[in-house]
Amino acid sequence: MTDFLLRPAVLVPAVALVAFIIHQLFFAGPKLPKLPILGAKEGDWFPFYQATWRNTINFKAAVQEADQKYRDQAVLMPVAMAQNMVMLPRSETQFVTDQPDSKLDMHTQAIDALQTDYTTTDPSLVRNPVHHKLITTTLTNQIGNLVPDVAEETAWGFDNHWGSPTEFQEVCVYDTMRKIVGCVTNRVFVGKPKCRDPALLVEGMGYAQDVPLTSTVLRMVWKPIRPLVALFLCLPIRFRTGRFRNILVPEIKKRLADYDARQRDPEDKSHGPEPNDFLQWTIKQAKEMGDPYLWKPTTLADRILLLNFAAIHTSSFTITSAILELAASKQEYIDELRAEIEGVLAEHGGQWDKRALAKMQKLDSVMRESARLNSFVTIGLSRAVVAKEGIVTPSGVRIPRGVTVNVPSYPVFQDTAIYPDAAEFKPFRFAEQRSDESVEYVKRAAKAFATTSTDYLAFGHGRNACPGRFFAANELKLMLAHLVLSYDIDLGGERPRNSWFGLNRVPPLQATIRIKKRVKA
Ligand code: HEM
Repeated sequence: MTDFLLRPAVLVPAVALVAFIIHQLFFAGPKLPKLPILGAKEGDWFPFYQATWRNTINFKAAVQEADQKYRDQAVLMPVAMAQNMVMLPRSETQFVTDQPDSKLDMHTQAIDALQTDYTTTDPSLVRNPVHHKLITTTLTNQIGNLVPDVAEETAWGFDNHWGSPTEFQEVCVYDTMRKIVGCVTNRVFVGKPKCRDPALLVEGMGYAQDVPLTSTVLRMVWKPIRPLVALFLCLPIRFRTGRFRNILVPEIKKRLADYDARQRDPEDKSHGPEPNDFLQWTIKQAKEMGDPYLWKPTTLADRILLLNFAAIHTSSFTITSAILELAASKQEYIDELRAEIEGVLAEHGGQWDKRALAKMQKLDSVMRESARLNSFVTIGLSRAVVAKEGIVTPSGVRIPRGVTVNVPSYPVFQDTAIYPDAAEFKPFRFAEQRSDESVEYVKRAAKAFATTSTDYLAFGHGRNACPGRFFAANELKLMLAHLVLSYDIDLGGERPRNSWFGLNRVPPLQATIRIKKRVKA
């Protein structure tokens, strides 16, 4: 008998089981508040675990049930990737936004959700994200100056990936858009010609794909053995980061040498004009902060990789959805949009600039409406409770430290009381609201694509709302405008449905449309 028990095939699982039970009893996560369990059913033997399973396999139903059945109440919302999640009612969205970082912290939650201690080669860059400051300041302030670069890269990207077919031909929207978004965005991050380097784009896009996938799997791995599993699971990310560094480091070394030379002799113009892109701003920031670690070429390359992660998928999903919506909608809408873009461009001497883009309210409305209908944000404002004593919500629920709170987003976007005919794509919904002069100006202006509110969480809301949203909004509007002016598009059938991946919604990645180079009248 003893021999049998000591056999590795019996002993190893037995030890693992005992360790698991001890862990669950004594070391497993925070103690959850006593709240209804979303997804649990009467008669369940293990309501928490059965609910976890149901919520994980049908997260859409879970989000809807949370909002409908528990409209004014907080609930536990266990899913396989996150078992310590509490869904607050939508009436508490503003409460979440208003809490200081010392109580509810976005970064602690993001570090856990993306498992960045494993999925990044240098986790300190996520824990000390000095580049965020540059997004909210320099990048946002430079949008106007960057418009010509973005317009040029957009035209190059479409010429390359959509070409100039004289007859209708099929293109895969997501696959081409992520490539165009990749080069347009990297034009602003690292400049020309690096932004067109296919290898840089492959690694940047690949990283943006690997991190959510790997972190989703890692979060399902039992915590005590996670570091070990991560060693193997994150190997592809390590190799990818290495390849990305190899591509960018020579350029970074040259930039650093030029920067130092310019500092030594500002009159020496032999190094050409200083580039105006994110890499250069990061170098300047690092030098000004005086910490040599910050200007190590690999540190700088890793920051650009992190930016690719934040920008590429989000922007590619958003523009893919907008194109599919437009292609599926009435031709009159496309004609009306074209007329606006052509009219405003003519007023601006045919040149793209920030003011011209700001005037195109129908274009802005198309993007906002498409993001409302298709946003990947299904639950918003995910924040970890970090206050030692926990927090008490307005409805009186005490939530302990270590728990993650969220609020509904998808059900709000679909709510006909807030968005009449919410299931319908009404491209000019927000443009009409903005032109209603009976409404005060501030309220009308709040209907712009990049403006967030408790009813519009596509970019989050409050202090931690997406810092790149003003840049992204301008970039994507320019891309859509270029497309509408340069191509005829046709869906040739029903718009394929979005799908749910983990906690997010994604557009149909294989969907194709028919395109033809437009012959201008
Ligand atoms: C259409 C494109 C984009 C969408 C829909 C989007 C959406 C979001 C959302 C929902 C969040 C979380 C906000 C919250 O929880 O309150 C976020 C955070 C963030 N986004 Fe974006 N984003 C986009 C483009 C970009 C771009 C282009 C950049 C960089 C230039 C960027 C950089 C970031 C960063 C750094 C954060 C984390 C902010 C923080 O930690 O405080 N995003 N984004």
